[in-house]
Amino acid sequence: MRTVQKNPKNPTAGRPSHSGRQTLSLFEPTLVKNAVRDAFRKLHPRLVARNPVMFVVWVGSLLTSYFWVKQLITHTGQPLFTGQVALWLWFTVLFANFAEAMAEGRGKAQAESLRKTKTDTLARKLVNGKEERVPATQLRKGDVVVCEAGDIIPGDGEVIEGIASVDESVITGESAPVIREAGGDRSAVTGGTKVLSDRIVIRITANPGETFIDRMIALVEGAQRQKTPNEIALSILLSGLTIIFLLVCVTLPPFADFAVRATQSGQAPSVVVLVALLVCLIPTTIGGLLSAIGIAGMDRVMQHNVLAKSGKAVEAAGDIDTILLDKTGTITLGNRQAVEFIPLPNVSMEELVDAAQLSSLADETPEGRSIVVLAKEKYGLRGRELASHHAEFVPFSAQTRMSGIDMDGQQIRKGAAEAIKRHVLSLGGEIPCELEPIVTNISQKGGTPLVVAKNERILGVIYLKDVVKGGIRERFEQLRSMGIRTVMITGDNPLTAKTIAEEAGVDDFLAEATPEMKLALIRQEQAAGKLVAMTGDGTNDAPALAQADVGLAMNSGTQAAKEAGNMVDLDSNPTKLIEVVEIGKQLLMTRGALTTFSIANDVAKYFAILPAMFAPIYPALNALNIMKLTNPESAILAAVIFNALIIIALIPLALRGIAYRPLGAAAILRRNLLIYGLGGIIAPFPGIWLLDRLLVLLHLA
Ligand SMILES: Nc1ncnc2c1ncn2[C@@H]1O[C@H](COP(=O)(O)OP(=O)(O)OP(=O)(O)O)[C@@H](O)[C@H]1O
Ligand SMILES: [K+]
Ligand SMILES: [Mg+2]
Repeated sequence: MRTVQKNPKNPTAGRPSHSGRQTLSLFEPTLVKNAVRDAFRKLHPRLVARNPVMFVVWVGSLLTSYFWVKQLITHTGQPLFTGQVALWLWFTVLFANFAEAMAEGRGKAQAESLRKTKTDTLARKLVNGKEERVPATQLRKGDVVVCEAGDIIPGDGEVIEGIASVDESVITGESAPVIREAGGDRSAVTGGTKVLSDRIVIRITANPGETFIDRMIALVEGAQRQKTPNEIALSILLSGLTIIFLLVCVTLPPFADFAVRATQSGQAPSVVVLVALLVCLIPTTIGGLLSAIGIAGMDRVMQHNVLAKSGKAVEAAGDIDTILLDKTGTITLGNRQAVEFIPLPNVSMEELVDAAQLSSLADETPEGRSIVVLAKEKYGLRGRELASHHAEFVPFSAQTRMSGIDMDGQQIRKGAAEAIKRHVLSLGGEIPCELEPIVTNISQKGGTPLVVAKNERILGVIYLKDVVKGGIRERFEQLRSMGIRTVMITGDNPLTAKTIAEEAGVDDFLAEATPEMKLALIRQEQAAGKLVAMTGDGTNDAPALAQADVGLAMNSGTQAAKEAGNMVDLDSNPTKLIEVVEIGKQLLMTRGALTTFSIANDVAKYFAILPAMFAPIYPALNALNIMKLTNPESAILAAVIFNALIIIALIPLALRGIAYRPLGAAAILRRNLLIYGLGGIIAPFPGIWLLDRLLVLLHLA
């Protein structure tokens, strides 16, 4: 399993391309070709109507086109001018469509390559203990199949027996094999991936057509894309601005008529000029790029091998205040292994090891298996046939924090110290005073002590060792500089938790946490107005993953966890959340910056068009013609052309997102206002001036 981020310094660096999955450059020729075609397809009124700002431009294009044809037929007016206005208004809509199509194109290309991974395989279905060959497409939820080295896993499922290494490169693009095993938090397997070694038994969890790859295709294709609440709010604002400017333009002619009569000079502006003015005033830049920005944000998340189930989740990631991470597997490497048995003074090593092993024989968790292995390797104890005994296995649960076995009238239990103590006391036993120092010692080393008891007698302790991941400290520091608080939650005891928390450098921790406590902690933070993100992989994480504003589930995790989260990390790297947060912030910043730019750059067009419209009536208004534009037609055309071209010019920025640096929110706002606000006001002046000269030079105005 790839647990350490390969490139923590530059999380936005492109991924290398792998078999099955490809990384496309921003303006890949095939993408551009498809997007141009789609831009025309999106001219359909039903599709344009979803974007109020662009819909106004679309109506304006129709209207000016009508006047152009009319002028051509009747030989009246200025068809050269009207025709050019119409053309550039159509371009404005097409450019906006192109931006959206470009953003969507990458997802579609990805979906295409995913479809290719869906091959028809024959599944080895288990029916009454016998193997039957059935096509994978006929498997249903609940069916049980066997997979051995070389087999393609026929459907999504959960490993219920065994352990195997699996090649998941078709979905993750990562060629290093991963371990999938029964019982633990790494039990989920995905259809289409390949078993490389050993043998596993899988219970199918998805019907054909509802598999992970099916849903992944639907997601990346954007079939389920809905506007996020932020996008809706911004659209309403933009629509409001559009309506205001529409009213301004509609009420202009009566004023102009009055002025013409009063001054006996000039003439009232034509409909074509009014439409041009309207389009220049309404926020077309952000209106045209808004949906592309959102889609590109989701796509960037996908480039990091994270599937976001909604754009809302990506946006929420940008505003996160608190991140909750579990200890085992997220902050530590996660293969908690038994390394030592420590008997209490009057207990023999044999008795402790024997009990530890018995309690673990049917324990399918990685911890349980490691105990059986240690007992066998170090103390020569073999696994035993339990069938001859009246044995009943008690599986581990996060609630009880214990597991064990009832056999031959004996209750053997192992588990967290507090849990075993409570259990022993309830049976009328005593807690030997020698226990505490052993437990404390292991905990202070960051290990997990598992106490073993036979009936009401405590026998000793198993030392489970786990190691803090390399580089994790730096990642938490990075989060701190973004103003995000990190909290480690663990089912482990407070002392172990404290040791690991200090070593890893998290801000806070919660120990002996049950699933309910995780959920309560998230609700408490949310009640205080905080946005909470959480990573997890276990079934016991599912409620918390569902409650969190951003729930990043590991692809290796259980089915329940993957269902509950609103993102799935295909690489199963919990620290990926940091990159997702960065992408979310980048998305919000890009949208904010381009909105600022859009509204600011409309100011200059005001200075271009208003003098052109009214100077013939009030020559004094020529003082406003600060760009010294040649004539009214060249001025209006230059403004309309600039208005269209700026959309094209900003597509790369919308798709790539503006560069993100971990600064405080206020500093970022100040910086962006300066660049995009001031830049937006200034940039159009030389642009429009240049276009004016060009139009005159080419005899177009
Ligand atoms: N197989 C097992 N049998 C008995 N007890 C166990 C077993 N696995 C873990 N425990 C005990 O139960 C406690 C809680 O385990 P659990 O897996 O719920 O922790 P968690 O909530 O996943 O926290 P984290 O994974 O962050 O350490 C562990 O600290 C350990 O003491
Ligand atoms: K505009
Ligand atoms: Mg766990």
